Amino acid sequence: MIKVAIVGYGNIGKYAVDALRAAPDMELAGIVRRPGSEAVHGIKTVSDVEELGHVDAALLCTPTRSVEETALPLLARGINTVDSFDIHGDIVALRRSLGAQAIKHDAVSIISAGWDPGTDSVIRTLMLAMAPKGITYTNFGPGMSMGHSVVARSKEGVADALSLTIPTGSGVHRRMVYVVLKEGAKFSDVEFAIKSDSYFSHDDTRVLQVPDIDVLKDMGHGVLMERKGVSGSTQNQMFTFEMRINNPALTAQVMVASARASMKLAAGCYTLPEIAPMDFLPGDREELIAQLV
Ligand SMILES: NC(=O)C1=CN([C@@H]2O[C@H](COP(=O)(O)OP(=O)(O)OC[C@H]3O[C@@H](n4cnc5c(N)ncnc54)[C@H](OP(=O)(O)O)[C@@H]3O)[C@@H](O)[C@H]2O)C=CC1
Ligand SMILES: N[C@@H](CCCC(=O)C(=O)O)C(=O)O
Repeated sequence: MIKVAIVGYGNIGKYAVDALRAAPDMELAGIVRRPGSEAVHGIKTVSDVEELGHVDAALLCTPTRSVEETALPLLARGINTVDSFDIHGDIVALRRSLGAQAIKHDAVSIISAGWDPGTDSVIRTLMLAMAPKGITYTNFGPGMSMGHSVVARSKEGVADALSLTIPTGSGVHRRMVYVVLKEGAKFSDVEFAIKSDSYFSHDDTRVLQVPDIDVLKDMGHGVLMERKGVSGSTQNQMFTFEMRINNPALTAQVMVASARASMKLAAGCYTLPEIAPMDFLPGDREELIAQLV
């Protein structure tokens, strides 16, 4: 059995427990939480992964901006790491950093193992192979972006936040950010902090103050990817991929599958398009080929 630790018991972390329990070849070693966080009922809860004994892989269900600092010490212990880092422009740099550490300590790091970046990245890669010339539009939502909501929540003066992604067509999005303010916080300061953050600054972002987030929260999301292009000299090849999902549940499932894949890879750092799809699956390779190919 593959022994897996969950680091961070937030939205993704909670769904990761569910996905791990459903995996036939994995065992939840425990949950690593920040000091001062309460124990999770029925699951070994620690503040340092060392307290869990042997761990093969750790799912980093932490904020994207804390992934690198969280992954480096785990890789130094020879523990494989899986994260859902989603700052697209920084993925190459993260891959270099965690790749050097993984190789140094004979470990594997799989980064950006969510759905976007993640499984959508695999599909975009295949669409490009199928029609090398052309344009792909990735249209998210409407739905809750966990990453954008995490960033909005992190701003000073914000008690809670929800960021909805609204597709406006051809890969362009509007961000609708709902915030509950802490006592004494100034809305204009919060609005400026959110709109100037690089998660939001490139999009049409609207910030609205509300009394309560829970009454608005629906962690559903989705994507519509469309490519129109050319195979060889044949024009007008059109591909569509669409899904409507529970965002954290799918992210957690992809991370669990990636932990499985990490046990089959040579030391280093990988994004999902670099990994053989069958590495994500349990079971005998030839049986999978007979079933899927
Ligand atoms: N690639 C993709 O497709 C996707 C990527 N994501 C990424 O997943 C990340 C996590 O999302 P989500 O689970 O909703 O986030 P949450 O805020 O719900 O959970 C994050 C957890 O990490 C722990 N943590 C560690 N350090 C910090 C810190 N500095 N500040 C706050 N929490 C910290 C906390 O757990 P504890 O209290 O137990 O320590 C916290 O509950 C997002 O940043 C997002 O970018 C999400 C969805 C899809
Ligand atoms: N990384 C996203 C998942 C993809 C959707 C997205 O990027 C968006 O809604 O902006 C998230 O954190 O929820």
